[in-house]
Amino acid sequence: MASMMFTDCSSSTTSLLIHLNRRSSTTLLRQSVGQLRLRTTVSGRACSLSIRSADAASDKVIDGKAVAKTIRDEITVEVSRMKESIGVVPGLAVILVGDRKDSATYVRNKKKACESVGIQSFEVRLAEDSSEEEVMKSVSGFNDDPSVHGILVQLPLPSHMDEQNILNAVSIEKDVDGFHPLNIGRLAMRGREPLFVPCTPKGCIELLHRYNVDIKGKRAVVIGRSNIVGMPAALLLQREDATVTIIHSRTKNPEEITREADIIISAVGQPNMVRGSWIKPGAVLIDVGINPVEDPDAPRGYRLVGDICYEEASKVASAITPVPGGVGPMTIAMLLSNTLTSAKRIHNFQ
Ligand SMILES: NC(=O)C1=CN([C@@H]2O[C@H](COP(=O)(O)OP(=O)(O)OC[C@H]3O[C@@H](n4cnc5c(N)ncnc54)[C@H](OP(=O)(O)O)[C@@H]3O)[C@@H](O)[C@H]2O)C=CC1
Ligand SMILES: Nc1nc(=O)c2c([nH]1)NC[C@@H]1CN(c3ccc(C(=O)N[C@@H](CCC(=O)O)C(=O)O)cc3)C=[N+]21
Repeated sequence: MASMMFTDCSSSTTSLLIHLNRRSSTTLLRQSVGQLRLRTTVSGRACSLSIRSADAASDKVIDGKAVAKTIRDEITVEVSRMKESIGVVPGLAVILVGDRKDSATYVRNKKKACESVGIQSFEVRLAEDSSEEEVMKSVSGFNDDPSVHGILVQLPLPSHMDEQNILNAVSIEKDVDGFHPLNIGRLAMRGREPLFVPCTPKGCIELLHRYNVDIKGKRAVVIGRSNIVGMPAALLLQREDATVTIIHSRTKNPEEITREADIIISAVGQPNMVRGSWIKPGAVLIDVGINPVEDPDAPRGYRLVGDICYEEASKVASAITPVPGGVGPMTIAMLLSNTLTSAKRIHNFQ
């Protein structure tokens, strides 16, 4: 885990907040109300239970986990149709360098997801102190391997490696992450089509589509401008005819800009940065942020929160993705989808 933060978006909420001794009263409350949200404080000693009617809260949730499952089911059907028709099984290769725990978890989840839809997975693990040449060798091995249709180099790479060099080496036909500069360049140009669109931004737009959110002519704000999320998310929204503004770390008064937005995609990496007061009533919120915050009561000792203060924002927005269970599962579903698309293209299978 890169960093662990203590944070909380202190609530100026209209929902009923009850401060209580956690273990004694949770069960009782769970029995008496439809839906609870449990929020631990920084100290970990007390907690707040925010109680509201199940309908008001759940109506707004953009359920990425459920949509991802639907997409995986669609992919499963296509993978077996392809196997039966032409005897080809799509293959995804992942290269993991170093021993970051979060990266290892993502890679494990990707492998499980591949298995669940019938995609063959390949994996190379290299030590933190490996050389760039060793990574390059793995990349070119997979470039030449006909049973591999997608290659993913897990980021971040160790700092002694040149990320650009390595990403450039991935064959553009197998660039299922969509990080090759030629793919990004095509995404940015009118009238051009990339072979692959980066998975996380693609997953965000897919959620908007599947929840029938109008994008054309709307004001969209993307917070963050990274190569892997913010920048391609802004390009995609623009391709969908939104009017797009990008906020980054040097932007002054970001909250004034977000208050104008009909759609916000946040990819910052700052827990609970976007507060309820930043949001226009009725806006649609897509929270890409995955931030670990310490929680002694969680099984892993931490829990994940987004960039958006869910407690506050869900009261103002018309729809919002949760963390976890929002964009994360969609990223993996889009990776599987890109791998299937790649195998179909390589084998000219419709
Ligand atoms: N759900 C998913 O599938 C995925 C989730 N993530 C998560 O998304 C988040 C962002 O990831 P990533 O794009 O890789 O991160 P980066 O660190 O590469 O980029 C963060 C961006 O946020 C901007 N930023 C940082 N602080 C502020 C601030 N206070 N106000 C406004 N902008 C700010 C930075 O601005 P500047 O450019 O000026 O430095 C930068 O553009 C992380 O939490 C990550 O874990 C990432 C990938 C997939
Ligand atoms: N080459 C490359 N491609 C990536 O797409 C890529 C990467 N490198 N490096 C790291 C980021 C991060 N990322 C996530 C994927 C899934 C979840 C995910 O499934 N999250 C679950 C929670 C998982 C948990 O509980 O730990 C959720 O949000 O519900 C999160 C984050 C892909 N990334």
